[in-house]
Amino acid sequence: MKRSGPRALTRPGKGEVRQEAPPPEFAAVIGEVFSERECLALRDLVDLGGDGYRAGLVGGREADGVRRSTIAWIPETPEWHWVEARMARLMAEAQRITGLEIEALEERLQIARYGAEHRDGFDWHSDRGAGTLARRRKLSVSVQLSSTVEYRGGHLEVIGDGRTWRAPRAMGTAIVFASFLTHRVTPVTHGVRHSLVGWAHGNSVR
Ligand SMILES: O=C(O)CCC(=O)C(=O)O
Ligand SMILES: [Fe+2]
Repeated sequence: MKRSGPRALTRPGKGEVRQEAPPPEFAAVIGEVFSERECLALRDLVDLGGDGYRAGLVGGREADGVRRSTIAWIPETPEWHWVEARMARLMAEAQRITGLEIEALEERLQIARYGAEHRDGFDWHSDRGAGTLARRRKLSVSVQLSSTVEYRGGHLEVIGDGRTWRAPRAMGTAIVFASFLTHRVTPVTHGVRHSLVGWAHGNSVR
């Protein structure tokens, strides 16, 4: 895992080189968490996954307008334990960076697929909610599972420090942020974006 410097150079396309803005307080970028091969294997779960991975959703899609994506759950079988182990390590690092105390990962991990065919995305929201688990969410993580050339739109944006921060897109990069921060995924306009999403939990605010 590589923690990227605050002013890493990226090439967003069309020959333009842009200085990436540093993440706001309570957010961090951790690079190279998953290899390309691992990202592709995770993507297959939602691309090839049967209805068994689509519990609770109508046709694999959520009905409300806030979230438009197809999701799959990481199976809780031994062959997928490496994903949870990697995410636990990542969350431990995120805890050190953000100073937010976490106790455990209490929810299953998800793979999300955002396709241009429905302009999939996820409007502004916070991951903390009133539910038993949702109110214990402390850290949210999104791992970019698609390469930058595979889609347009689909930007993960987080509001913090009084500004809107746009997350880096390199495949295998993790973006970690406090679950109370408002964030969104802008509509995908071309191609498909995949992400691995998870949460770490702990005592309310401490
Ligand atoms: O797909 C992402 O990068 C983030 C999704 C998200 O915000 C969520 O599932 O709560
Ligand atoms: Fe979210």
